[in-house]
Amino acid sequence: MAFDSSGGKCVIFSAPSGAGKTTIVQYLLGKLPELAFSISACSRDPRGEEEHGKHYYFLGIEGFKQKIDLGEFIEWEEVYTNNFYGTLASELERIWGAGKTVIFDVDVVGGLNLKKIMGDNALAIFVQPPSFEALEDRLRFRSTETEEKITMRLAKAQIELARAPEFDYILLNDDLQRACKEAEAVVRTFIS
Ligand SMILES: Nc1ncnc2c1ncn2[C@@H]1O[C@H](COP(=O)(O)OP(=O)(O)OP(=O)(O)O)[C@@H](O)[C@H]1O
Ligand SMILES: Nc1nc2c(ncn2[C@@H]2O[C@H](COP(=O)(O)O)[C@@H](O)[C@H]2O)c(=O)[nH]1
Repeated sequence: MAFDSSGGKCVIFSAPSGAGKTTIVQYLLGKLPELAFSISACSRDPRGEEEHGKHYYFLGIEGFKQKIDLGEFIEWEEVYTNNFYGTLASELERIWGAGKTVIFDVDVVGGLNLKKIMGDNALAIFVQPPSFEALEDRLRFRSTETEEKITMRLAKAQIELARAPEFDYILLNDDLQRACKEAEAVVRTFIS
């Protein structure tokens, strides 16, 4: 059965890995109590301080595939080889049920899929790094990925950057403070 997208609004943040979408989403969650974060499910293990049910639902590969078979995802992607991520229908029911607007932090293909599913109830924002070099520097500076994973994420970024025009809004993340303020203004207008 197709997902009923009429239950509320949503704001989608997508970008290549390292562009800064998580940083901006966290800023907005601190500023706008009308928003609630869609906690994705994923198949990878937690990193560092990450907690199950806060940053992700860490299901492992088998648990994730079980939920695919049960039809519990609105969208899911094998974002990186053997690394699955997806949006559970139950998350939207939880957030819309509480009268809030959903905010997503998803990859570019997932963001465009959600935009299609949600129609006019969605604002899809692409976070644009100032340059490819800046993206690479940010990924390295974050120090969360191995060299192999950085290479993989940068290769994917080349393809993702070309899809920016398909989004409703392109947010340049050059100076972080400026970008956060711009994001706040755009989201405030959409949810008001
Ligand atoms: N405008 C900016 N200038 C400099 N550094 C930034 C800026 N925005 C974010 N960063 C830093 O860049 C790194 C990547 O940011 P972030 O983790 O938010 O990216 P992301 O797009 O969510 O990546 P992923 O998809 O891998 O989760 C972080 O260390 C963050 O602090
Ligand atoms: N299509 C989806 N992509 C998602 C979802 N949740 C997160 N993501 C994206 O995966 C990558 C990797 O994240 P990391 O935490 O391992 O660095 C990143 O681009 C996320 O935005 C989702 O539900 N669907």
